[in-house]
Amino acid sequence: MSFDRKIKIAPSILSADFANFGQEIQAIESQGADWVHVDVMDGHFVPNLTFGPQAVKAFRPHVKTVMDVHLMISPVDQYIDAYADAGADVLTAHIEAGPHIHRTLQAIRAAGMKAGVALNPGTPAEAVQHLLDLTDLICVMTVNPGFGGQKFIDMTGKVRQLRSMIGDRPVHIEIDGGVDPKTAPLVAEAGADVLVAGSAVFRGGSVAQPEVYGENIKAIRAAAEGSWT
Ligand SMILES: O=C(CO)[C@@H](O)[C@H](O)COP(=O)(O)O
Repeated sequence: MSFDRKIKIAPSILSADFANFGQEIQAIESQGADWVHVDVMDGHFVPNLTFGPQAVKAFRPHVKTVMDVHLMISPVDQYIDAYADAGADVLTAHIEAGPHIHRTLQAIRAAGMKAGVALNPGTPAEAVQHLLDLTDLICVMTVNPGFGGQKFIDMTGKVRQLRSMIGDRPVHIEIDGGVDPKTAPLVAEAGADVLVAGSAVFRGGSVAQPEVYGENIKAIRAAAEGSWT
């Protein structure tokens, strides 16, 4: 997985047809998705439950791009090897999930994955100051985590601050929550390069009508790139 700062659209399969993940993943990738975003929720750190490592392992053979796994679970460390075995390319843990995010990021890299750290809307950019050299991706939550389809919370100031803190390090800034063609330019202009979108990609489409996914992805990308400098 090489580093670049081009805009990448990462559809969240939280908005896909849960009875049909293999075909849904193939459909979004054939329609231009750059990464596939998998939301892991434990019913404890967030008030919703989704996939464990076995489900993620079953997605793996269908993902030809990058499998970007976002852990909304606490604790994290005892599951890192299971998600490595499941085939995650990027594994992101929340700074709020505790207890030792520094150790968690080291363990994710030691297990052979790219290490991501996610920040809830209430967590300031400064919280990652001492993690920048251990991190491949910072996920800025623009909703409180747990559910798809929520309203975008403006975090552009935080994104700008992070981009300046990152300097020339090869660190992605990912935005997660409420990304659509209206909000994508705001975060792209502020310095984000990975845009997670669930409802705005899957809305109106299906595996029988994958071209709708393609139009939705294209609209988000065009909006984001229009403001890219
Ligand atoms: O992690 C989460 C929610 O906790 C996200 O990945 C959402 O699934 C994004 O969904 P939309 O806001 O784009 O519908």
